[in-house]
Amino acid sequence: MSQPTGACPHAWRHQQQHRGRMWATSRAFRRQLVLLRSLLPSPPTPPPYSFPSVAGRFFAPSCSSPSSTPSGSIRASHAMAGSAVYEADAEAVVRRITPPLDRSRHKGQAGKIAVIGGCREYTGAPYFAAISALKVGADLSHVFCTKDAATVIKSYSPELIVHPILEESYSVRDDERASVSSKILTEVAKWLERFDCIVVGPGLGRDSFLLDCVSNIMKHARQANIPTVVDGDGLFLITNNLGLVEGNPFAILTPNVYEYKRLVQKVLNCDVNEETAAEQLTLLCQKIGGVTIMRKGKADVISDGKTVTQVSTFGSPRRCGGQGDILSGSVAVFTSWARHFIMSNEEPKEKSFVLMQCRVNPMTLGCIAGSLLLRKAASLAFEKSKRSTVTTDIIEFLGKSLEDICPAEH
Ligand SMILES: NC(=O)C1=CN([C@@H]2O[C@H](COP(=O)(O)OP(=O)(O)OC[C@H]3O[C@@H](n4cnc5c(N)ncnc54)[C@H](O)[C@@H]3O)[C@@H](O)[C@H]2O)[C@@H](O)CC1
Ligand SMILES: Nc1ncnc2c1ncn2[C@@H]1O[C@H](COP(=O)(O)OP(=O)(O)OP(=O)(O)O)[C@@H](O)[C@H]1O
Ligand SMILES: [Mg+2]
Repeated sequence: MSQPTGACPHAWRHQQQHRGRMWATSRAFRRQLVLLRSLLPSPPTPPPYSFPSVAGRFFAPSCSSPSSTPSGSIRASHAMAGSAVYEADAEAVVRRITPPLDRSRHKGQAGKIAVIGGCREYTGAPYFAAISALKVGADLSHVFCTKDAATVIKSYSPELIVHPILEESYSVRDDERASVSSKILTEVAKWLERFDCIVVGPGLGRDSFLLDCVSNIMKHARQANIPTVVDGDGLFLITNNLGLVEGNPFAILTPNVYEYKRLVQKVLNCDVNEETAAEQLTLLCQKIGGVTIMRKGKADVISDGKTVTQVSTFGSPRRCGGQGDILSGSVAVFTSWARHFIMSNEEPKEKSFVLMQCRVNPMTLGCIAGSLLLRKAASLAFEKSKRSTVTTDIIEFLGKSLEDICPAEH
């Protein structure tokens, strides 16, 4: 195609890319995509993912359907801003990784999640994340928060196990800090290795002493290879201390628009560039050292530094606070399910290879599934409550959304 004359070549390219993005997100494009999918025998580009064969006891795909073939889970949809972005077949991912409700299973096997967050200011965020984990299907959901927040969070729900063990500066004398800090770590460490995934940050606050204690908890979780979703104030913490997640393949960062901007500025030393969005996200993951990042927004765009996938199913036009918290709790559950799914289907000697070399890692699968479920629940909640839709309404629809995709059946 020839280039128009008289204009700056870059301006022309940007205009084309802008049009491309508008087109890629339009209804007409999606309709054509569905049509193309039904016509094409296989995706135009081989999907960068393959599931291992199913031999797992607890994580066999009870809910698989014809559309959930291993190779059909992620498909090239369009090129965004110069780098290939794959639109995830998120429903197929959810079906594949959601464990069956097997009668022989015991408490804990569907997931034990912990949220580290909750302080004087914020009690809603850790509650939203932790209760969402339960509503998606985890068996146990813990919250580690400050003493002030604990009673409040307990009063929201008797389902949550709440540990009032974090401290803020105002409640600790200077000469007590070292001993209090080590007591907190000892207390959390007793529990940590039981968890399949932890979420650090919803409603954590930004108190320096508290953040120091949480840094120690993160280091401990990392040594134990526990997948860690970093959200909210957890992102504030790691943006100022990248060493906490650098080189950790089990770290999942879920920044919103502002958190992403701060991360890009800190790590790449530049501003967010929408023209090269996918490349920038990939580079960001690589610079931090192989973490998985889900950039939240109109589409949730996910990268592990190798592939870029997105979920753009429409959710709701309401942007009430707390939806990111639902997402972090959901991602934690799906990540632990994806990890078990992959691990239970391989020979023990190959487990680490499969986990680390799988071209779309379990963390990415967890992000894809969590994003879809939140969006579906938000859509159903909005249908019912319209402008008055709040986060609690969305949480109430998590169960139905999962049921619609993956029925519990028996
Ligand atoms: N009910 C609750 O308890 C809730 C607590 N939350 C917690 O609140 C804490 C703070 O999270 P926030 O997402 O509010 O984070 P920030 O404190 O970074 O942002 C606060 C708000 O300021 C604005 N802002 C921030 N940076 C900006 C910029 N560069 N340009 C323009 N506007 C900007 C945005 O509107 C943003 O939502 C986190 O711990 C989070 O988990 C939220 O999850 C919402 C719900
Ligand atoms: N412009 C948008 N259009 C459609 N969906 C969006 C848009 N922005 C965000 N979302 C959806 O809302 C979810 C939460 O994203 P959001 O940016 O609100 O997170 P957050 O600011 O961290 O939320 P929280 O208030 O819980 O901290 C995302 O997963 C995304 O699916
Ligand atoms: Mg948030």
